[in-house]
Amino acid sequence: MKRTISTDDAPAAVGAYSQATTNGSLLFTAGQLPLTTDGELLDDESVATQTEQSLDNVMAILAEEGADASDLLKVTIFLDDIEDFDEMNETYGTYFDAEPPARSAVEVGSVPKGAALEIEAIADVE
Ligand SMILES: C=C(N)C(=O)O
Repeated sequence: MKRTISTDDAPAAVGAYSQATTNGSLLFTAGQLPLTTDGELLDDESVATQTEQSLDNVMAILAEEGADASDLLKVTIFLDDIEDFDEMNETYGTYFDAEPPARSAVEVGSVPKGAALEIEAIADVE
């Protein structure tokens, strides 16, 4: 049965969506913008900082279900500009040791609220 996940440790949704949903062992996060828990968008910060904030939001949602980075199955990164790939990739790599999740990283033209990127993930939380 579907359940929605909600935590104060990740930013509130900026639209009609849940921070995450789960059904059995699979958890699906919404795309995480580089928003702080106070709702501040870090769009003027570096791509590295925006990557950290979006990933920290993903991790906070996982933590709500007692999960962590090792439980991630797939991550999708939507970039405003593919030229930001290397900077994002370097920061992203610091979050994972061995056996990182599958990942796709694509340029999408633009990301909501003028952010440099948005990150969504699927995890096994059983
Ligand atoms: C930011 C989003 N995840 C959205 O608008 O769907």
